Amino acid sequence: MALDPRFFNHIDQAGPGSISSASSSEFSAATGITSPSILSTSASAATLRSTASSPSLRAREGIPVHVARQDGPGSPSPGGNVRVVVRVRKFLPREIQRQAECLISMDPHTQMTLLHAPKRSPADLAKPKFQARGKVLEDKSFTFDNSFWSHEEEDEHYAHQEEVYNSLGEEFLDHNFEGYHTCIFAYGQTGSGKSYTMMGTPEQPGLIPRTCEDLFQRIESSPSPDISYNVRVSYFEVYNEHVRDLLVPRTDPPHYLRIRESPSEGPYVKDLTEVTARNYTELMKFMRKGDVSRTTASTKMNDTSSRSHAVFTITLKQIHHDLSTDETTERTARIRLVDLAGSERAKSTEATGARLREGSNINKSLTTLGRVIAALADPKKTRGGRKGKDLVPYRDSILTWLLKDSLGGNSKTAMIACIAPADYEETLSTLRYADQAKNIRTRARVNQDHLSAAERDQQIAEMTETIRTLQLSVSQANENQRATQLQDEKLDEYQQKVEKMQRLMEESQMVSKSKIQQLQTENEALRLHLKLALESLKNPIPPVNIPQRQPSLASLAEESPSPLATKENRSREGSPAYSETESETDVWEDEEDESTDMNEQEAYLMQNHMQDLLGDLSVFKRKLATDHERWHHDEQTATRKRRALRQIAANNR
Ligand SMILES: Nc1ncnc2c1ncn2[C@@H]1O[C@H](COP(=O)(O)OP(=O)(O)OP(=O)(O)O)[C@@H](O)[C@H]1O
Repeated sequence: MALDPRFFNHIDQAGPGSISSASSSEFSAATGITSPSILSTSASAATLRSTASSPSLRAREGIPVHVARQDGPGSPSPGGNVRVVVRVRKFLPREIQRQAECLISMDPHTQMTLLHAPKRSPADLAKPKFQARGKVLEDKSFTFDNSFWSHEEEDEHYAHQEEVYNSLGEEFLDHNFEGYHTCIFAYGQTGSGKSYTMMGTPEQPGLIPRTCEDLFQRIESSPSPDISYNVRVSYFEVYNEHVRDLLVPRTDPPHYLRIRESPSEGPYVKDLTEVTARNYTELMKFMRKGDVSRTTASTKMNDTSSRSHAVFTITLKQIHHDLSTDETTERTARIRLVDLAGSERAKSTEATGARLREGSNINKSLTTLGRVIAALADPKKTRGGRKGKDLVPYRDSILTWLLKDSLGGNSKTAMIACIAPADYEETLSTLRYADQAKNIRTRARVNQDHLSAAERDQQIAEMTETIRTLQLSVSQANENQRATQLQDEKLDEYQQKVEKMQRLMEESQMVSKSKIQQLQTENEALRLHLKLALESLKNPIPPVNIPQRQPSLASLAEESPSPLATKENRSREGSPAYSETESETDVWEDEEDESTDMNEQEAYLMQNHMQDLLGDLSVFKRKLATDHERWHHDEQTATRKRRALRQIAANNR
C-alpha cells in the first residue's frame, strides 16, 4: 500500500528508509495514538457540508516540493508573508433602519478593496464638528490576497462561509498535514463579523467547525494505515488581560492561568487543559463547551459581542512507523484559530462600568497588536538580530505575548480583516492594520522528528525511567500524607486532653479559691468573736441594779427552792444582821465569778480552735501552692510536646 504522498515528500527528503505497508496498530496501542482505521466513522460529517477538495492533491500541487526541500526537519526556512484577506459583511437591521450607505466595493479579479468616502449632505458639512475636524475624507484602495464580498447575497460574487474556508482554511490544513504550525486570526471592529467568520452559526458554520470536520475527514480517508494520528485540543480566552481555560467550568471568583516561556516552544499557558479528540463529534463537543463558557455581552453595536480574545488550538500529531527499518517519523502541527474581541469606541458602544473597562482592555491589547504588527512589518526592526527582536513589544499585552510565535515566528499565519460596510473611520483603521500585516514575514518550518530504532528505544527507556521515578515520588508523597494525617490526629487527641486538664485545673482552682474565701470569712468572724470575748473579759460590764429583779426573785423563791431562796430562808431564820441589799449583792458577785470562769474557758477553747483553723489554713495554702506549681509544670510539658509534634508535622509536609 502506498504511503500518503503528503508524508512521502518529507520522509523522502528527510532521510533513508523504504516505506512499509505494515499496520501501525501495535505502536498506536502503546502511545494511545489513534490510527484512522480505528477512528470512529460515526462523526456527524453529514451535518456540515464542506466542499474541501482532496487535500493531498492540493498539497502536491501547491507548496510542497520546493518547500519540502528547503524545510528540512527542524531547519529554518525563509517562510512566507502573513496571508491577509478581507471580508465585508451585510447590513445589520440597525444599519438598514438608518438607511446606511455601503462604503465598500471589491474587485473579484484584482482582489482590490475600495473604501469610499461617505457622502456628506450639505447640512452635515455645515455642522461645526465636521468643520472643526478639517479632515477631507477620501476614497482609499487596498489589495489583499483575497477580498471576500459577503455584503449582498444576490450578488454572483457573494462569498459564503464555504468559499472562505475553501480559499483559506483548506490550504492552511494542507500546511498542517505537512507539519507546519498555522494561525488564522480574525481582526476588526466590534460587530464586523469576526465570530461569524470564525465560528459561524449552526446553519452557516464558520472556519473553525469546517477545519475540524475537514481534519477528521482527511484522517479517516488517509490512504496509509502506517500513519497514526493524535488530535488534541485546548481552548482559552484572554479577558481583561487574564487567561481563562474555556474547557473547565467557570468558577467564582474566576481561576486565571499563568503564562510561562519555554526555550523550545516559546510562551505557553501553564496548566491549560488539553484533551484528546478521537473524532469530529468529540472535537465539536469541546469547541461548543468552550464557546458557551466564553465571555460575551450585549452592547449597542452587537447583541452578542465577544468581550474576550478566544484562542482555539488543535494539535495534530502524525506518526509514521516504518517496520522494515524500524524507524519512526513524528510530525507535529499546531492549528491556532483566533477570534479576537473587536476594537470599539466607547462613544459608539455607549459602554459604561464593566463594559467600558472591558472595552478599554480590548483596545489596549489590540493597540499592542497593532504595534507588534508595525514592528514586525518594519524590516529594520526584524533584521537587527537579537537587538532588533527586542524592539517588538510582544510582552506589552497577554495576547501578543501568547501569539508571539504565530505573529513573528515558526508559523504560517493568516489575518482575516472583517469590516462593516458603513463605518468609514473604523474600516479605514482595520484596512491599514491589514495592509501593514501583509509585510510580516514569518519563519515557518516543518516540525518533524526522525527517530531510529535505537533512539526510540532509548527514548522509551528514558520515559519508563521517568514514569518509575514519578510513581515512586507519588507513592512517597502518599505515604508522607498518611503519616502526617496520623500525626495530626494524635496532635488533636493530645490537644483535647490538654484542654480537658486545663479545664479541670481551672475548676479546682475555683473550688480552692472559694474554700479559702470561706475560711478567711470564718477566720475573720472568729477573730472578731475572740476579740469581743477578750474585750468583754478585760472590761466586764458593771452590774446594774435592776429593781424589778426583786419580785421576780421573790416569786422565784416562792415557786422553787433555789439556792438563793434557801439562803434567804437561812438568813431569815438564823441571822438577823442579814439585810436585803447585802444578800442581793452577794448573789450577783457569785454569778459574776462564775461567768468569768466560763468566759475564760470559752476564750481558751476558742483560741485553741482558732489555732487549729489557722494551722489547717496554712496546710491548705501549702497544698494549693504545690498544686499550682505542679499544674504549671504539666502545662509547660504539654506545650513542649505540642511544639515538638507540630515541628514533626511541618517537617513531614
Ligand atoms: N457575512 C455575514 N453574513 C451574515 N451575517 C453576518 C455576517 N457577518 C456578520 N454577520 C452578523 O453580524 C452580527 C455581528 O457579527 P459578529 O458577532 O460576528 O461580530 P464580531 O466582529 O464578532 O463582533 P464582536 O467583536 O463585538 O464580538 C451578527 O449578528 C452576525 O450574525
